[in-house]
This record gives sequence, structure tokens and C-alpha cells, in this order.
Amino acid sequence: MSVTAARGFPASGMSAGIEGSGEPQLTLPWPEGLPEEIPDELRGSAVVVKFGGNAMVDPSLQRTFAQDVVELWRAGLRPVVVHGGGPQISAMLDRLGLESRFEAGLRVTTPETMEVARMVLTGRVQRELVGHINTHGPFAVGMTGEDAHTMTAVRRPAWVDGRAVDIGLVGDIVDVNPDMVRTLLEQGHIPVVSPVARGEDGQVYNVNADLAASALAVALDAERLVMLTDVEGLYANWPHSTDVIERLTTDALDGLLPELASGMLPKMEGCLRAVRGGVRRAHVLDGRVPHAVLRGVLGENSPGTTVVPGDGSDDNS
Ligand SMILES: Nc1ncnc2c1ncn2[C@@H]1O[C@H](COP(=O)(O)OP(=O)(O)O)[C@@H](O)[C@H]1O
Ligand SMILES: CC(=O)N[C@@H](CCC(=O)OP(=O)(O)O)C(=O)O
Repeated sequence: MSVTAARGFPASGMSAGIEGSGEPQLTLPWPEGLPEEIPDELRGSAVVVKFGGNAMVDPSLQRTFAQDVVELWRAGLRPVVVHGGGPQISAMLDRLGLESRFEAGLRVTTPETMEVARMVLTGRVQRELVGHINTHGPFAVGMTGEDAHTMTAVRRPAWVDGRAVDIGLVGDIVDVNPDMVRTLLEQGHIPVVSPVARGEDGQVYNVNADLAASALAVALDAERLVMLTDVEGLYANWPHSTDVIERLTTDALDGLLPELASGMLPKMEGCLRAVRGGVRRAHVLDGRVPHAVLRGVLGENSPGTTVVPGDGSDDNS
């Protein structure tokens, strides 16, 4: 089935400069299992989609991701993309003969590493995504957290076994000014944001992309935060099982966090911060499933792991 604006999708997020002033037209055959109508709370709403470096290693995944993001826009939502690029940074460091090391899921970042991370994230990964989205029209505008002081960070340690470990130029976001992102959304654009932030002192920091996406989602009062990765969701008792935890309340997740490791730690911390910060739902799902973005944002029952507010009582979800 092909879905069109005739189903009542608003033209919000559209600018006369983009695709003329006509009604938005969805072009995809609508994936099975997704609602026929866009839920009211999503019309005109900001949704933040984090595209992980592991989920984007295949160029065809980048293309389908870009198409899904544009479909969201055509459906009257206001998607914002925050991208990762961990594997791409590691590959470049490797080519340059520099060490890649992580503590609690965060890259140990020397000034040299910072230079490479910024170059790969903003000069390569972001450009590729902007290029893919813009094959559909003049939608995407790339920026980093540094631009217009959008993200302000302070140097943070990693917490390993209750101990603070110095990991260099890694930042935690302490302030987000979403004005520039909002302006782009109002102009009908799709911001594509690299996870690099600036300190009050002018220092540039490497920020985990999950935590950057989370902070931006809170600042935009987003309806959804959707994190696409390379596993089905949060596995219980990983790496010994691959049973996906389908639904978690923030309180349950808070209790689980100390048990989590590697890349899942910042990802689930990001979901927790986002939902506690007012984002209605956060999802972690496999970016390799067809139309993962649409399923994560629009699906009543998104595949993967869904984080909802509260202490487990159903009326919170
Ligand atoms: N409990 C868990 N459930 C699922 N994956 C886990 C878990 N703990 C650690 N991981 C690891 O986290 C990885 C995803 O995080 P990461 O590599 O940072 O991905 P991304 O680039 O998408 O941010 C998985 O590929 C898996 O190896
Ligand atoms: C501090 C820190 O770890 N920064 C990350 C930034 C990129 C990222 O988060 O990419 P993924 O989402 O693909 O993991 C890094 O240097 O790898």
C-alpha cells in the first residue's frame, strides 16, 4: 500500500522552499504492522533518531535509513538525526597506527584521538548521511554540537567498579541550546548532528553519541528517542543469552544499569536520562531490520527494547 497525505497527515514541518507548497506525499509502500494513521501526539513533534556506527557499516543500510527518515518528515513529524561512528573512528585510528581503547563504553580520548574523532564524525560520517538524505530533496543540514553553542560539555571520567577513571577529552553534556536545531526544523530541514561538543573554556570534547542524542531529545521535548544499533535490543544476561528485554520502566532500568557493560551502558543511560527528562518513550532496536526507524518511531509495539516512565505500573506507559 502506498500512503499519502490524503490520510490526514499535517503539512507541519514543511517549508515552501522544500518540495513546493503542496501536500506531503509518502512514497514508501507502508510497512506491514504500522498504524494507518499517525498518532496525534506525533503530528508536528520532534523525534530524535540515533544512528549507531555499528548499524551503518553497510552503505545500503545508510540509504534505507535516509529514506525512512524522509518518510517521517513527509508524514508530518520533525525528525532530528544524531549519528555515531565508533567503528569508523576506530578504523581510522588503526590506519594511523593510533590506539583505540574504551572504558565503560567510552573512548579514551587523547588530543590526537580527538582530532581524528572530530574529522571522521563531522567530515565523513555526517557528510555521508547528509548526502543520502539529500538524494530525496534539500532536507538535511549537517552540524555538530559545537555549532551555535548547541551542546556544552564538561570533561567527565568513566566509572569503572565505582572508581573514576580519567579518559581524557570526553565530555558529558551539561547544557543544550536547541534554538538552532528548532530553527532548522521550522524551516523544514532535517538536522544531522555529530556528537562533538564545546566546553565553556573552548575545549572540544568527544561525546558518546547515545548521550548526545538523549540530551538533545530532552532539550527538544521530543516525543520519541529511537536508537538504532547492531543487536536486537537490550539482552538480559548478555553475553550468555540473547533474550531481548522488551519493556523496561525507568526505575527498573536504573536498577539494571550497574550490571551493564560496553556500548549498552551509555545507550541505556541515554534512554534513562531521556525518559526521566520528559521524552515519552525511548527505544533501542536493530538498525538492520527493514524500516527500523519507522517501526521504532511509529510502531505501537516497536521491536527491541522500549523504555517508559515510571515504577512499573501500567498507567505510566
Ligand atoms: N546487555 C547487552 N545487550 C545487547 N548488547 C550488548 C549488551 N551489553 C553489551 N552489548 C554490546 O553493545 C553493542 C552495541 O553498542 P555499540 O557497539 O556502542 O553500538 P552503536 O555503535 O550502535 O552505539 C552490541 O553490539 C553488543 O556487543
Ligand atoms: C566518548 C565516546 O566514546 N565517543 C564516541 C563517539 C562516537 C559514537 O558514540 O559512536 P557509536 O554510537 O557508533 O558508538 C567514540 O569516540 O566512539
